Amino acid sequence: MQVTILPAPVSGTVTANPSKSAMQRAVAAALLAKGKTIIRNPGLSNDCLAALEVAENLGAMVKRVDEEIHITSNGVKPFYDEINCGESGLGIRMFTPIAALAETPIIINGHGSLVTRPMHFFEEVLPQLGVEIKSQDGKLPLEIKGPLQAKNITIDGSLSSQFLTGLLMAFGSVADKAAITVKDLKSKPYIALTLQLMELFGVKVRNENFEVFHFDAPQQYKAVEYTVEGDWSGAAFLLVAAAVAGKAEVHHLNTQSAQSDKVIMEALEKAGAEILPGVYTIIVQKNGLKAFELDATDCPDLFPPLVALAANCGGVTKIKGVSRLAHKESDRGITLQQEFGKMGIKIDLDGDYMYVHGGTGIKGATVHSHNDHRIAMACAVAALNASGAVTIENAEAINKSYPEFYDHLELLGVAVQRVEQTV
Ligand SMILES: O=C(O)C1=C[C@@H](OP(=O)(O)O)[C@@H](O)[C@H](O)C1
Ligand SMILES: C=C(OP(=O)(O)O)C(=O)O
Repeated sequence: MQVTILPAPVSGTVTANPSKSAMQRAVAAALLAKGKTIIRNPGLSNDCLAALEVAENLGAMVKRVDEEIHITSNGVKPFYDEINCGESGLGIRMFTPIAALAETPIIINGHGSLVTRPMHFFEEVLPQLGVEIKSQDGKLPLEIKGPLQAKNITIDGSLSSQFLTGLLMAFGSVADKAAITVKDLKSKPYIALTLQLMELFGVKVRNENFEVFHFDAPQQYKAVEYTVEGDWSGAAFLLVAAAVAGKAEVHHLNTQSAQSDKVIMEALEKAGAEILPGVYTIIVQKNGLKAFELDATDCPDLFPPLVALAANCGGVTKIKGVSRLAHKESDRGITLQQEFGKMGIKIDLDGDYMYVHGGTGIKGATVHSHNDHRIAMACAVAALNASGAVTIENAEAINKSYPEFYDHLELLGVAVQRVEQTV
């Protein structure tokens, strides 16, 4: 699909989409629990749908009942010998150790951007836990054969926190007494979210400074009723849209959430946007914006909305953590540089830093998402202040995390023209 956004002021009220990070974790915990879990405000993005299908194939019964998802499970008991995690990095890295709890051999696959993302971590770690594993040179598909045994283990957390999320969730089911020691953990708040979710489902982990995670006694996941919180990662685009082009009120955002991407508030404040935070509602209004500095190492998904913000800020914005972007849905440092370059915004990449030269004027252009949802959304937000229309190719990439995104822009008064393309 091609989407064209016409420059426009924004104004209105939107309810944040459900967090895919929270939803996917809840689906995994529901699979590991015995009984019926009820998920309210469920996410239905492609990553969430993939998680639901994986849970089904690993033995859970998944039903959509009105606005809820009901997951009935008796633990991991695979129906099939293959699961497909779609394009979800979290999905594959979380469900692989969980699938390895079964004794039967399982093939783990995905598609699109996921087939090029690194999985060599599993080959280093899973054999130490009694799991046989084969990959294609550190990439998909993975062939595994458990059962995984929870043992004391030391892992490297520098590439992604998602592998640790998977190990923590799986250990929660089978650990008697064991500890996971992590070196150089990145994206720490995502682990806080994992631990929070596990505790809600009845499994406690003793966290020693995000360096050692202790399981002190056997525990069992319990089926619960759970409401998915609003997504700071998706809402960041709406809040930036308001800061650069008008005013918006976004509901269902918890400022006390464990989600890393609530750091967008700090960036907006530094840039000079007018902010009225409530407990579950954020109002942001346009103001004179200036360049800012931010360390986004632990909230890597914020780079795209931060760049859309920085493009509108007078001066050079400096953002740390760009080396964390190489293995996302696209190599995001480079794709942001290329696509914002087409709109006349210069971005320099230097080691772990990104420099965005803002306030120089955004030009109308045709850009490409690189099949990366956050690149499509960042370009759409940049379009609001462009000198002419911005056309986004492969704009349907947003479905990975935020299928409601263009509808939400329309709710804020933006004209969005959609053209379906046949290939
Ligand atoms: O656990 C999660 O829900 C996620 C963790 C982050 O990945 P890394 O840990 O690889 O930074 C983030 O980029 C991803 O979109 C979602
Ligand atoms: C990187 C992302 O997700 P994942 O790693 O789960 O595919 C993202 O949502 O931006």
